[in-house]
Amino acid sequence: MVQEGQPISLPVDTAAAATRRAEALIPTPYGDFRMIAYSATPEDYTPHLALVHPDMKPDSEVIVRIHSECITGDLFGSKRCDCGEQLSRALQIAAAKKGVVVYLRQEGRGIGIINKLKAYQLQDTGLDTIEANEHLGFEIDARHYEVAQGILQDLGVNRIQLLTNNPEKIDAFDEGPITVVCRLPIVIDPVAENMGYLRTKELLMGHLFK
Ligand SMILES: Nc1nc2c(ncn2[C@@H]2O[C@H](COP(=O)(O)OP(=O)(O)OP(=O)(O)O)[C@@H](O)[C@H]2O)c(=O)[nH]1
Ligand SMILES: [Zn+2]
Repeated sequence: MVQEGQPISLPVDTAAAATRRAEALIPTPYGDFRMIAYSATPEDYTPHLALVHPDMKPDSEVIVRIHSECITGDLFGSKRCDCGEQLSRALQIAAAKKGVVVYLRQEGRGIGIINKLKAYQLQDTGLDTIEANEHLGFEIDARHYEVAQGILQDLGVNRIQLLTNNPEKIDAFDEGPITVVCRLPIVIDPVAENMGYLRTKELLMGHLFK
């Protein structure tokens, strides 16, 4: 069991986590996608998800968004971050360009929703997003991307145009089987509530907002 303040670790067997379990066609406001669930075990309640355009061509350079779960932003539209709007934008682009959105269950940069809420509470006392993670005893960013590469391999995709502002996500592909041909920025207009968060990402975490 995870104790408060102790780093949690993501599933070690990333190859197993990229096992295809089920799929169905999902009509969204952006267009139709094939939703494919991947997990290490058949009964996993929080499998990783791939939303694949029905006419995606694996042999082409595929536009891919690797999106980290953010229940506050993605589902409830929280303005503390840019995730919700990035997800909508990514789905829009994937629908238009026959791309793929990989939805990784690494909430809170891998520390989970409970700890992310604790981090938010600390941020409300003046800490930034990095300091809050450290105060709780976590890495600044506990995410891994091997499973995303396994999912793309399962889809037969080898060359991608990656929708991200985070250079670390590109670096994560350096040693792997998938080639990132280029980065496509995914920049959302800031609002007052996420200005500080976005500034920290730009100045201290090296995110590229253009
Ligand atoms: N620990 C923590 N996680 C956060 C915070 N705000 C957002 N997140 C999580 O951060 C993840 C998104 O990471 P970001 O750093 O916003 O963006 P990114 O995915 O690295 O980069 P992009 O590809 O450009 O979106 C999601 O899992 C969110 O739940 C925060 O203040 N603390
Ligand atoms: Zn978010």
